[in-house]
Amino acid sequence: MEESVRYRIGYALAPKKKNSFIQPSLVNLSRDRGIDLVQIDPSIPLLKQGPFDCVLHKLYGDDWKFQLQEFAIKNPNVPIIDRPNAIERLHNRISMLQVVSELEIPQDSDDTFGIPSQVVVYDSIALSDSSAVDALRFPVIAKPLVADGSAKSHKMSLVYHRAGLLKLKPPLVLQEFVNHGGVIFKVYVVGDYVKCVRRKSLPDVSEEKLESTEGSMTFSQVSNISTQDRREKKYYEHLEEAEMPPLSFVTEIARGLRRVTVLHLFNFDMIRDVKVGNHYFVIDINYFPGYAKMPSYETVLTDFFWDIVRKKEEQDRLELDSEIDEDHDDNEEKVLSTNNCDGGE
Ligand SMILES: O=P(O)(O)O[C@@H]1[C@@H](OP(=O)(O)O)[C@H](OP(=O)(O)O)[C@H](O)[C@H](OP(=O)(O)O)[C@H]1OP(=O)(O)O
Ligand SMILES: Nc1ncnc2c1ncn2[C@@H]1O[C@H](COP(=O)(O)OP(=O)(O)O)[C@@H](O)[C@H]1O
Ligand SMILES: [Mg+2]
Ligand SMILES: [Mg+2]
Repeated sequence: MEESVRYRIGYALAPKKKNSFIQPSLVNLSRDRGIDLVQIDPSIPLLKQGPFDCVLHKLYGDDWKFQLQEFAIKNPNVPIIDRPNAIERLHNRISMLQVVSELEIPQDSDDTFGIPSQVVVYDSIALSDSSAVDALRFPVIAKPLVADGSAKSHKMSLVYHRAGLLKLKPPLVLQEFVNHGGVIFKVYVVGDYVKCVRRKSLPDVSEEKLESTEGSMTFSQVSNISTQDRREKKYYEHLEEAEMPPLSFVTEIARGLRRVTVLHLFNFDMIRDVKVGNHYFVIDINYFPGYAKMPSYETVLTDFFWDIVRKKEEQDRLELDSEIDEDHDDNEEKVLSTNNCDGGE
């Protein structure tokens, strides 16, 4: 009996990411579809591992980047999900949100989007310099400029007044806090697939609260609350009351971001301005987020893997066909030139 074709997807992930993403349910479903998920050891040259039909990764550093480059030169048809240069654009909170302004989406529907007003601050002198900060309305969120996945890069402060800025450590981005009803929309993108979910966020800041509060409040990864908290009835009620943004609107932004970033795997955080009601702000874009928290992640990811490996197979076949055609043309040319010689005077 003929053996069915099997595909190999190599993955290079940090231990925490491997534990959350490479669940038996995903491995088994992919295996049933003919796709084997194979762990890559980053301490061994990538070229010595494989063969792979695709390389999936969320690792950083020059050594890893170099390994990917070498691999890509030798295996130009093997998709690398995703290209390090494309991912790096998300590692700086300014270049990350610049992609939103590069979107060419006509804003003529009922719902509109943009990014909050923000300024980048590189040193402590600029923090006390009024001109840099004057353009902003308080409260503001101070976010580390670098968004490289470290715990430090998620540590933020909600700053109520100018005085609260003085103890901050640049480089950072000061971004206007937008009241959004305490609900954030996380939009997961997996190739062409788009899924929007609601998550808990920071509560609104009233005028009274702003007037009566001094200094700042630090926080980290508010939307990543524990399962225990999720079971709390109050939390669910609050979340489920929030109206979802229209799927067509969210999908259009997702497709646009995919085109501009050239990324396949990311999510973005969106909040809705409570004052306006139909204006949204994109506040964060994350590479290869926690997909295991997305409903039916196994099916979505397996379908994505399948599309990738089948596209590669198609590409390999086209190249083989054109090589055969070229050989055929070469042979015909040789026959012709031999005939010409034979037919010479
Ligand atoms: O760990 P998880 O599953 O909560 O996923 C994190 C994401 O949570 P989310 O899926 O958006 O709820 C998380 O998203 P947020 O920063 O919470 O918006 C990041 O994508 C995080 O990656 P990194 O630390 O920025 O490199 C993600 O962390 P890693 O899993 O990549 O370490
Ligand atoms: N401009 C903003 N207005 C209101 N809330 C915000 C704003 N920016 C961030 N937040 C809140 O802070 C959280 C963390 O900010 P985010 O930029 O998403 O950083 P991270 O990369 O750590 O997820 C968001 O999930 C949201 O709850
Ligand atoms: Mg976020
Ligand atoms: Mg983030």
